[in-house]
Amino acid sequence: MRSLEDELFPSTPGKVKIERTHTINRQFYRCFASTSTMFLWALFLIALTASYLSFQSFVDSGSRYFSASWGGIQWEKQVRNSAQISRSDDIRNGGGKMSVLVTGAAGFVGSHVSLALKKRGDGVVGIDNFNNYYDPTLKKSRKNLLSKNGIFIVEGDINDAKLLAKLFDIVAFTHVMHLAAQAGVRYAMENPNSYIHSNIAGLVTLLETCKSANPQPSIVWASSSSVYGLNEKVPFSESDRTDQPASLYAATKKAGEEITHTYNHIYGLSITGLRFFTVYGPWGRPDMAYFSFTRNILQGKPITVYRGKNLVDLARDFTYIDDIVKGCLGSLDTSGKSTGSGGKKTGPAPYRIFNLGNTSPVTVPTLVSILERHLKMKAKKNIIDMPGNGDVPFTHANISSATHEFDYKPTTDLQTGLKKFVRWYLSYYGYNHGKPIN
Ligand SMILES: O=C(O)[C@H]1O[C@H](OP(=O)(O)OP(=O)(O)OC[C@H]2O[C@@H](n3ccc(=O)[nH]c3=O)[C@H](O)[C@@H]2O)[C@H](O)[C@@H](O)[C@H]1O
Repeated sequence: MRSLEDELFPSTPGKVKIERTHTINRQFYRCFASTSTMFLWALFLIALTASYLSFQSFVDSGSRYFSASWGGIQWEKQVRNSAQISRSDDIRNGGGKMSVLVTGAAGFVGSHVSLALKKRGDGVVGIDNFNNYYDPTLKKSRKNLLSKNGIFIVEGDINDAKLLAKLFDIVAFTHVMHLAAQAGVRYAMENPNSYIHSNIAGLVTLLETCKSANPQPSIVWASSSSVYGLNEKVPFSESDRTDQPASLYAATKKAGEEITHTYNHIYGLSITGLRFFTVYGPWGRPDMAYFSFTRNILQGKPITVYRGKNLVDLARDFTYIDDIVKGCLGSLDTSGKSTGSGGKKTGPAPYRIFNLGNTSPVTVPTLVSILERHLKMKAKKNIIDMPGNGDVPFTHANISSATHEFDYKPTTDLQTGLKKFVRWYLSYYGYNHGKPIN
């Protein structure tokens, strides 16, 4: 009988005696030395490496976007409890009560809107991917605050279609407040794809879920004042041109307006887009000028103040968070119903766009001097020409549409709003901006 050794290394006639005297090691050496066997081994190793690398990249991209775990009886219970409506006196929206899915609920605007909805008795479930565009500790703190108020935030990405479908399986959301986005005008030059991922792909995934939901929810979402781009006509009205974006951020928000229009047109989704004007306030975004200026002034570090063409100061229609929250709730309350069923439109549904601004632009140097007054410290200013990185020279909102539609009236000026912000900042970070102190 032929041994395994024979099967693997068949002897050549005439060489039998010599070969049989070799040790096993020697025979292995011969095997590897043979060109064709080496080729096969090389192929095998390449295939092994390639499959390992593709598995790693799958795990990486999966964990980057869908890192959080979700599901299970306990998790579903938390979602259901959070969506519970606790008020009974509702006469808005045709007498309907709201259970709202808030995307980006651990974000600045998302956390404030979620709390306001919960406070008046609406059901709220949040979703947020807790990415590290800015310090995720701040997002976790906002999450804790919401949790203390009975709001559950699901950790997940709006690109995760299965997760969104699951949430709609558990709760028949009447409304979606879509605030998850890649924000920031200048960061778009550093990481353009994150804008496509969240503001385009994520938006479409969410709309696909909403159009298939039964009943379809009404959607209110965050567009941006940046869609007015290089417009020079002021104040900016919703009917003004928006085809000259100055940044990729602005371009993705403008694309969002077009994309939502098609979902309204084809599937009968009720859609309201809100063009927010430089929102600021407590629990704000550390990447924004008023926030980073405060941090630097307190730490004795210089701040960079951009200046426009011909030495003209840049100006923004800074809008206080409470006024934005009122605009969001007003939009939800007047959104009207979606008309689609089983993914098909049964009649026309509302499609609206509103500016939510303060209507009184303030220059950036004035912003700095207000902060100096509240902080009782002088800023070390480094004034430079505005780099060509997506910024626009000024913004100014005309809000007559929102005022007409849901009585939108901003009431907080920059002086008052920044005072509240500074008070919050000092209570949260203390004077040195180390770790949060609460
Ligand atoms: O309304 C919007 O749609 C956008 O508002 C916000 O963008 P902006 O209005 O650009 O706010 P922000 O960065 O605070 O800069 C304020 C001013 O400070 C100037 N600025 C900024 C940084 C700096 O270091 N120096 C400086 O002078 C700067 O040139 C500017 O003049 C949101 O971030 C954005 O996500 C989007 O929502």
